[in-house]
Amino acid sequence: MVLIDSPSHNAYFNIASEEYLLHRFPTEDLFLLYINAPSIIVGKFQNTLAEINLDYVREKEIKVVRRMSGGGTVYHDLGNLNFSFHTLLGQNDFGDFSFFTQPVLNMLNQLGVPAVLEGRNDLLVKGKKFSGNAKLARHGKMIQHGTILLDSEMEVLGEALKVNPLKFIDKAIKSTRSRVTNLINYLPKQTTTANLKQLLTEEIMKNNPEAKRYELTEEDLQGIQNLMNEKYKTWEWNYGFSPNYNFQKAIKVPAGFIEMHLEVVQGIIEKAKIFGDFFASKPIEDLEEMLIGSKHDISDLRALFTTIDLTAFFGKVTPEEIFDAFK
Ligand SMILES: Nc1ncnc2c1ncn2[C@@H]1O[C@H](COP(=O)(O)OC(=O)CCCC[C@@H]2CCSS2)[C@@H](O)[C@H]1O
Repeated sequence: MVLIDSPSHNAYFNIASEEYLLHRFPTEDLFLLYINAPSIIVGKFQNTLAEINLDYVREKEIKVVRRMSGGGTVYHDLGNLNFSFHTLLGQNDFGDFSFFTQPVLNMLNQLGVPAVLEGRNDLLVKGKKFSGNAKLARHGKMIQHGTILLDSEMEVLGEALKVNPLKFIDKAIKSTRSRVTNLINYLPKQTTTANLKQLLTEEIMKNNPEAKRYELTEEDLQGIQNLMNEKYKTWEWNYGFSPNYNFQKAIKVPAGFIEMHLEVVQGIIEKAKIFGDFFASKPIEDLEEMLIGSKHDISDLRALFTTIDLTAFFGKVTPEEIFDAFK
């Protein structure tokens, strides 16, 4: 078994490294640890915009990254440790998560924390979740990875994942929102993610005495960076890959109300219908037409709106007021 401790806190990098390492070590078991700076990690089959509090995420500069595995959306920051097993496809793969979460439970139970596996993929302590897990099979290998909340900003976690589910109609996988807790509430206050890394690695080595540490080489770093630039940093993967959806939102503006209806395919607006009680000089159908082909993305709409006189459609409004109808 190969043991890797990521040298980076960049969520794009670490999520890309999971895919890179599948190809780099096609025939070996591997155990990877990483910690991301504030970020939201979305499941492969989810509608990103439906899972995040966009205004808050933009304001706090929280990275949003889609991962290769299915399941729901989680928040990461420097107080959250991620562990990932890459094993050869075989036994233990299609049942529950217990085989791979057992080392985490062993480590915590030895520290006196009454942590348990609950349902299929959550680790809980006293009824609250501190670890979410997901898995996937690819190229003859299995990835099973999970989070460990040690000392994360719970307020930020709550705000960043706070959404209005009524805006989106889609067939995407929805997250299962839970009550969460930090393990620091059950461990000595000075416990750090570095301590957890160390203890978890020791636990893994008990069962895999032949395990060897591996440091990513220049070539690995370059390979991961390439994959990150081609895929994991792109709007097309993080947003455009979302299942098709219909979006609806009504807002009040000084001139009256605006109700936005969008049909979005691979992140692109394919159809727009705008209702309202506004009086203006140009027919709203012209604006609906102009929206077609644009990304359902605030930066792109902002650029588009610099070329359009919105008051001709809505009377007295600012672009900011109109953006609100799109998010
Ligand atoms: N960091 C973290 N750890 C545990 N639980 C979390 C976390 N962030 C949010 N949540 C809670 O889980 C639900 C979503 O639960 P849900 O079950 O829908 O999704 C998951 O658990 C997915 C886990 C993916 C793990 C990967 C491992 C490496 S990269 S990400 C969310 O609404 C919150 O209530």
